[in-house]
Amino acid sequence: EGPIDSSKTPKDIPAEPLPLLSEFEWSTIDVDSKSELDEVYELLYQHYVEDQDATFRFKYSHEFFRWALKPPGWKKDWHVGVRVRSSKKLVAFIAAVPANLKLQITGNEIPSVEINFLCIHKKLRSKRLAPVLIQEITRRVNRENIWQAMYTAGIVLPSPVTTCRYTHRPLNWSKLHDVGFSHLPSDQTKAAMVAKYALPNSTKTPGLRQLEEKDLEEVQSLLTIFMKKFELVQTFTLDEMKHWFLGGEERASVIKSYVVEDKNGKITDFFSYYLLPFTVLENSKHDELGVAYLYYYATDSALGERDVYQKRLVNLVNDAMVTAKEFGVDVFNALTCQDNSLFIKDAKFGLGDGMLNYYLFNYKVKRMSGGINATTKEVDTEGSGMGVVLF
Ligand SMILES: Cc1c(C(=O)c2nccn2C)oc2cccc(OCCCNCc3cccnc3)c12
Repeated sequence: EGPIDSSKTPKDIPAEPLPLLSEFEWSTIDVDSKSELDEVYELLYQHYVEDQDATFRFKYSHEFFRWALKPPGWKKDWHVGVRVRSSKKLVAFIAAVPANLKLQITGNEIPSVEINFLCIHKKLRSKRLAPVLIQEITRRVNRENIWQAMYTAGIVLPSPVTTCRYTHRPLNWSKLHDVGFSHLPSDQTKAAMVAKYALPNSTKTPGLRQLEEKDLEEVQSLLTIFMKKFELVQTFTLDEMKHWFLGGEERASVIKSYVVEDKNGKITDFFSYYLLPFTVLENSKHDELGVAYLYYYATDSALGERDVYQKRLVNLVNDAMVTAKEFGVDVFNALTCQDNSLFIKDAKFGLGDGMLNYYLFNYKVKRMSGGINATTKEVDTEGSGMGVVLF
């Protein structure tokens, strides 16, 4: 394992942006500007692909973008837009945010960025703009002496580090059925499906409460110990813990984090999820779908008996979903990364048809498990090697 090309330094990198077709111009986006965020929202709302049958569109909020795009160490220069020179219309976007990755096997820390939100106006597809956007953001990141990047994509590109599968746990089955996301099996009644997915109104784990700033150091060490079981992980400074799990200075409401405090005042478990609703297109009964995505979690039960650990995970994710109901979540999403494959079945997650490939740019690493059987694509209950959760 290791960097593929480690020969360059920032001064070898051009100071000027890459050439663009003359009708376009580069435009760095100021995410602190409401009007510029509106433009990014509009572009992604109309042209960001995630759902094949175009029934749903991500319903970003300004708060979501500020949370996702402004973690500690963020750079304005890494929020890259392309405008039509004449009309100034925003027609493409790509973003990078700093992330510390670590290969557990070698202990190698990999200062990286996570690339996200690559979006090109539908009318400008197959103009070879995507490679130019990727090369330009690479240039801007290299100028800051960072040479590795992680990104995910539904499409298969050369050598994914791993492949994970979408899974979904209905919280409001009848609404998911109304919008055409969940289907009624021929041998079931609607009442039976609603009953199958019913959850208690209150959480079960004693000592469960929302994460507070005073918990951050303890959660940081719980998370660090827990993540030793994965091959590729993200490490967090305290500032990054505060941003990603408490929503940073503005306490973004898109991230929800909880801890379990035992009777001796010790934090034994932690979980988090982020909220990113969908707009439902062309539906008479509903125009929005509440969606939660499982984010990072940790439990000290991972060090003990496997079946105790597995039951703990099921209880934690069930409690996570009970808390998510109060935020209007209709479906709770998880990938098969981390040890999610240990709870997916018992917590009644269904396998989706979406697959997510993880890629590492300029770093050679052997392929790792994505929590699914490579041939059957079924969930394998051995967990995965992928400890990193990208949005
Ligand atoms: C997307 C997504 C969906 C859906 O498309 C979906 N769920 C319910 C109905 N639908 C149509 O289901 C998932 C399950 C696991 C992980 C996921 O996504 C993992 C990657 C997250 N990308 C979301 C994102 C975050 C930040 C910026 N842009 C996109 C998803």
